[in-house]
Amino acid sequence: MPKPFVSAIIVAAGNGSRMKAGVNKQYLYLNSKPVLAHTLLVFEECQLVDEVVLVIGKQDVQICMEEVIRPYKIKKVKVLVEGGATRQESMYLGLKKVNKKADIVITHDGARPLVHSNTLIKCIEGTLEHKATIVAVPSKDTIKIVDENLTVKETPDRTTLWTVQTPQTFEYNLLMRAHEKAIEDHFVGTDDAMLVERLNHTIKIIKGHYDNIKITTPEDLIMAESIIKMIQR
Ligand SMILES: Nc1ccn([C@@H]2O[C@H](COP(=O)(O)OP(=O)(O)OP(=O)(O)O)[C@@H](O)[C@H]2O)c(=O)n1
Ligand SMILES: C[C@](O)(CO)[C@H](O)COP(=O)(O)O
Repeated sequence: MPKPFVSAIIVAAGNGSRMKAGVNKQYLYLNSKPVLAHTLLVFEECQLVDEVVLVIGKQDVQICMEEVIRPYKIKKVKVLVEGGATRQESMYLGLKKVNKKADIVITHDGARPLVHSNTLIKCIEGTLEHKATIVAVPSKDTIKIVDENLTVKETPDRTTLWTVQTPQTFEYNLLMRAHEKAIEDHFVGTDDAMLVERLNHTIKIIKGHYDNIKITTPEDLIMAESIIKMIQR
């Protein structure tokens, strides 16, 4: 079988409102390198990824070019796309711009800079077999379902609960269909898999790593710095 053409879509067009940094969190420095540079370098170095479609805020084109793409000699970013109002919309705008040859798309948050390169490989290989794979880790915490008054309603069996991350990897046609159906139904989800689930398609979990954290609030940057130090030791 010929090698599939793999397009990565990295979304980095959010407001980072929970970070309260005054600058998009993807351009904050983590171990002397912008968060987004860490993320892009993992994809740059993965031989199975053919191109990266990078979705960014309109106001961030200059900072992205000057602080990330040029200094870190990122070559795989073939298209820069202006993001939308939600993560889902940003992803769809990116999806529309992937290379026509794309067989598989691998979606990722720009704000997850510590993704492991072996995770990308496992996702891509898993998608050849299952058409849809997502990275997740077993929940370490007991999770409660609560009502609007913060009264506990139910405690689901923890062995069935997994915390979902990115990357998430799909056959191109499947993900495109899932996004189009979500638009048609005015459905907005918090990850791509939710849209594919609505097509009743099976999604296979790839067990990931707890340290693939999303930089969301200020303490995440401190945690990420510590994780990098631990890895380098
Ligand atoms: N309209 C949006 C919203 C989010 N994202 C991206 O989706 C990823 C996950 O989103 P999240 O961490 O929630 O980022 P923000 O939306 O920026 O954060 P917040 O909710 O705190 O504003 C991030 O890499 C973010 O840049 C995007 O490209 N476009
Ligand atoms: C897709 C995601 O990374 C899964 O954990 C996450 O849902 C995106 O972040 P958001 O904070 O919900 O936008």
